Amino acid sequence: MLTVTDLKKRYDDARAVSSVSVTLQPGELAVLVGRSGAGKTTLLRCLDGLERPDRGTITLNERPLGPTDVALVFQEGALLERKSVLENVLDGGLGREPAWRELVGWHAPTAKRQAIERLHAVGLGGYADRRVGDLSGGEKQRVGIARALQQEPRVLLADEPVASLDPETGRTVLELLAEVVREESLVGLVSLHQPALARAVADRYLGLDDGRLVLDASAADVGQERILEVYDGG
Ligand SMILES: Nc1ncnc2c1ncn2[C@@H]1O[C@H](COP(=O)(O)OP(=O)(O)OP(=O)(O)O)[C@@H](O)[C@H]1O
Repeated sequence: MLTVTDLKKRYDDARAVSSVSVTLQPGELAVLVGRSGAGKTTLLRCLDGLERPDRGTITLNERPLGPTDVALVFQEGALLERKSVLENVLDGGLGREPAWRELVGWHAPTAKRQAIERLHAVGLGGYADRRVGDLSGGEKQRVGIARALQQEPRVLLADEPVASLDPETGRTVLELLAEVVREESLVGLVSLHQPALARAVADRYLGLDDGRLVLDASAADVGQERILEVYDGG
């Protein structure tokens, strides 16, 4: 269980996240909604440790959330285009391997086996040796997901992971994210701009407006109108 208590983050004179408290359960995909500037990215960055909150605590099963607990899937995958699919996935696990391995580019055989299994799990079996730069947007995002899973996180975050994809490809990628969250019992939190896609995969909705949490409800209990209201700011 991920527990955020009274989280606050300001940038100079801008209030980005204001007194957010929320509990997220493993095996559930929560979708973060809110208009542009509502604080979604800032909340995700605080959870990933990329930003230091001004106030508040973040715990996983009652212990402070650590950097190795969390993996973040970036909008464009943040992959190295010239490297192979397998190398990109293996890079996801580097945080858990000794630094010299990174320097000489040597990965443990077990890490390679796991990376190949993960590629199969995201529907990219047989893609290991392909150059990432030659893949489609949807395939790159699948590599991004496999790379995040290689970190063996307990918490999987994604900031607008399908923004650059067409709706159908975006939906397939999101369904994959939801599936890994459920199957691996991860805490999943994804920010999305498209209400229709959000509806297709959300177990739960969190809504931000001007940094405040204005919606926290199970997807079954919240109607489309309320979600559209939060997207519009409110
Ligand atoms: N590095 C920064 N320096 C100063 N202000 C920032 C910084 N990052 C975000 N902000 C401000 O904090 C507020 C929240 O921004 P944030 O990016 O978290 O919103 P968002 O909901 O993710 O928006 P979008 O949907 O457009 O990505 C905004 O007012 C933004 O201008």
